[in-house]
Amino acid sequence: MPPGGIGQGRCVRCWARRLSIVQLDAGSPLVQGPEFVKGHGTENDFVVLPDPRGELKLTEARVRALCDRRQGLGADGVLRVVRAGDVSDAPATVSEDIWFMDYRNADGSVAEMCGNGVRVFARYLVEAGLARSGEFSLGTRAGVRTVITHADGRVSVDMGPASVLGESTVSAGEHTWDGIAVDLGNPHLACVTTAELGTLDLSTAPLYDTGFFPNGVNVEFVQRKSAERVRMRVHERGVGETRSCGTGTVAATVAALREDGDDTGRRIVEIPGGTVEVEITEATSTLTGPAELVARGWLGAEWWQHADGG
Ligand SMILES: N[C@@H](CCC[C@H](N)C(=O)O)C(=O)O
Repeated sequence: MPPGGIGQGRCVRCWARRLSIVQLDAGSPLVQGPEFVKGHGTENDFVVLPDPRGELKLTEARVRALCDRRQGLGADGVLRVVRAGDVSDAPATVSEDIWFMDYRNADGSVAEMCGNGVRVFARYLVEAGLARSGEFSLGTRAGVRTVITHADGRVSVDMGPASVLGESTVSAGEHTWDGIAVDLGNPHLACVTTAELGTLDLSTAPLYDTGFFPNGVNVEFVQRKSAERVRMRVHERGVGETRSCGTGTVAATVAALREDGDDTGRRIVEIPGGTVEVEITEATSTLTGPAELVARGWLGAEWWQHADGG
């Protein structure tokens, strides 16, 4: 409210105009720090951090602070947009000048791949003018991924071969499920079940075989809905239950196809956050689904500094 109050001789529009030229003190929370974009793919949500010169110090503490849904922006993960040459653990197969998705889980851990993240990342590259819509490639820790952006906002990702590593089990509460271990750059255990998915308690991580999955695992629970459709819920490594997991939907499709006696085919996968399409061929797997950018802004410079414990 302007001094004197509305309707007491002050013009509200003049006051608003004055606000926009306010000089900010150095310690003000509104002093601009790094730019961010917020986006999601089937409600698996991400903070996108553009870092074209490879200057951002993205520590575990900063990732956790950004993803905090009460004190930060809130997200399942962070996607730093950086040239592969500026990422010390980028695979040698990714050329240095390519845009690289530096993905981090909400708990600050690094993961090799994120299927929903790649779609959001691709959409960001196009909207920011860093890539032309249509087909292009980008880098991930699982290697180069080719994407196609569609006019309706969906993005298709060539996810590479979905490699079946064997079988394992997982348990939650009294129940134990058999599952198929699938590698999509990151590890998955996809368990087909007839149990009503809504009754599963995924508030804590299911117990898995740490000998089989020494680096942790993403666990999918998959229910056949029809010949073409499955439902899935997921507990993600480094995050908890999420509304969707792109790599998880590919693993779920592999498991569902096997249940029907097939190694290849297509499935529509319904997750709590929406619907995606997955195709498995002998050579590769393809994930198609929506990617939305919802906001752009700047982190407070001081908040960013404190988020690193500074
Ligand atoms: N939500 C992602 C997977 C993100 C990484 C995963 N939590 C892991 O640690 O492997 C997806 O859409 O694939």
